[in-house]
Amino acid sequence: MSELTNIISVTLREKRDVALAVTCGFSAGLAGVALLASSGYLISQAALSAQMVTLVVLGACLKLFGLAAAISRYGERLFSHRATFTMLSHLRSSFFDKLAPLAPRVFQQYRSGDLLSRIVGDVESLQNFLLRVLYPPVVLLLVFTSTIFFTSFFSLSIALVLLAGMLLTVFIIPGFAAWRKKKSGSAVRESRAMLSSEAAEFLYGFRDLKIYRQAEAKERRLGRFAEAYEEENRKEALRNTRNQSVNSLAAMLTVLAVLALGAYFVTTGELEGLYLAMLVMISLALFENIAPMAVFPSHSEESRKAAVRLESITSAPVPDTGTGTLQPGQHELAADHLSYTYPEEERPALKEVSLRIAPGTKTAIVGPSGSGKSTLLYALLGILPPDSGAVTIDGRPLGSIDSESLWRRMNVVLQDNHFFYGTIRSNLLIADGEATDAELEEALGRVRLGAFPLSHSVEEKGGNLSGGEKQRLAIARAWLRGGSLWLLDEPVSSVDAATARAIYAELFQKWTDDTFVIISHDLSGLEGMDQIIVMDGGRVVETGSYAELMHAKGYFYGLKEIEKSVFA
Ligand SMILES: Nc1ncnc2c1ncn2[C@@H]1O[C@H](COP(=O)(O)OP(=O)(O)OP(=O)(O)O)[C@@H](O)[C@H]1O
Repeated sequence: MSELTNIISVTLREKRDVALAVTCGFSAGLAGVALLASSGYLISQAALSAQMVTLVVLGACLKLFGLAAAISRYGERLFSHRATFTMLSHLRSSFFDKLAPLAPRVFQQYRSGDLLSRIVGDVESLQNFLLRVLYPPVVLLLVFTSTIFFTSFFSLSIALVLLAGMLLTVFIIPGFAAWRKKKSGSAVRESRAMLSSEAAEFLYGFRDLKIYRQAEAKERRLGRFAEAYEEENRKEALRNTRNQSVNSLAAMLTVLAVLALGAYFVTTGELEGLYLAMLVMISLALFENIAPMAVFPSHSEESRKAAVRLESITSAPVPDTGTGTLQPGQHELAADHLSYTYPEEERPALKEVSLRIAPGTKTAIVGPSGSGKSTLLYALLGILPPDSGAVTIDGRPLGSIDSESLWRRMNVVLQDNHFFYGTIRSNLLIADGEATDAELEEALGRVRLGAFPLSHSVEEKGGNLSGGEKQRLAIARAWLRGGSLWLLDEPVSSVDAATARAIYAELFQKWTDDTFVIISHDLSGLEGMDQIIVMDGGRVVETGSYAELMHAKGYFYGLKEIEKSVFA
């Protein structure tokens, strides 16, 4: 139950609706019992005494109870569903609040389909928590105890039979079924997550699967996951039906026991015959209410699992986020003995990296593929908290600054930029929602994308743009951002050399005072950089200006020589 503590506290935030739902559920259950009780009594009265006044009063009671039952049931549905939907919206927002500081690390730990299945499916399945787990036993307990109390005035033995029936159908049978379900470990959620992960991979990788002729095999695999999911659902439905049958059987046996015992007491004179039909009708009406308990075991276990799966994502320690702000202007960025190893990896991606990027300078970070350049950039951005060492900005630890404030000063282009389904305009406006069309067009022109109208449609992930166009659109987005610290990871690697040079020229001419950190494979055109940091195997192996590095004839010089011989 401890896994559900958070869900219970979120649910109980809607105290008023939950209390109203329970009250209405209670009065609907009671009115239903009273309706059948008075009809049973009416039948007996009609058969045994047939006094006109009594019959008229009972007839009126029937109408009254019928109306009360219908209104209360409506109120119960209204308030319980309203509480559920509000609870779901609280749950989603509190989940996203917890998830946001964990990104992007969380994306490395979970497959996207699995994450989606948790965010959508597990949150969605918790809608049953209030409706089918928390609230039915409470309402049933209230209806049963009140009715048993009423029955005890006519026959204590019959009241005890009803009590035994209640214990059996509300607690013992559903509790046992829930315990068995927990032990057997049904896997509906897990199989849904697997199916979702496989489907996401199939869709994302469809083109490559086709090229490598693996689409059919992957499709068959997807089919197997779909079948497994279906099978789990089928088993679940079977279990629910079985629970329902066992519970209904116990209820019917209780009603029969009430009838038999009542009839016996009538013969012994312990019970007036006038009340027999009423007591039987009461027990029938009472046990009609237990239907929701058939699905209690599956929903209680599924809610518990959903809560555990959600909790497993958000229980990771949240990196400290500072509250400090960063004022506009130029900033000095520095790293001091940074080391970082990706989760589940043995080899460190960064080893004791130290560097200093002076305000208003241009720095290039170069090195062979896999040498740790992008990882260093993530650390400088504060996305990856280093295992040891520190990143500082103007001498202040990055962690002490509010990330929103930090990123407002940064214009970032990563290797893998996301483009949203929409238009060029909507994709540019995420950088500056206030920008006018003229400003957007200017940014497009600077990155040599002037031929694209702002209304040009952009498919999901920029599917209808070339690699170079996507990179240029990302630079245009950074252009509009208005920060003074540019962090660019291979921003023009897919752009032809002439256009790439023209874009760099635009950037350096327009933003002369800004600080640039550019990761590049391309060793040409670095003469104008103030500093070149050379990385290899996660370490900084050389630092200096172009002239200094060429003069030192070290690692960088070696790379230039290789480049020369390759293109010679
Ligand atoms: N998400 C990740 N999980 C585990 N290991 C990773 C992850 N991302 C990168 N690595 C590893 O960390 C090392 C450094 O990677 P990084 O992307 O920083 O190199 P890079 O110099 O930017 O490479 P490239 O020039 O090819 O982009 C590599 O060995 C890589 O395999």
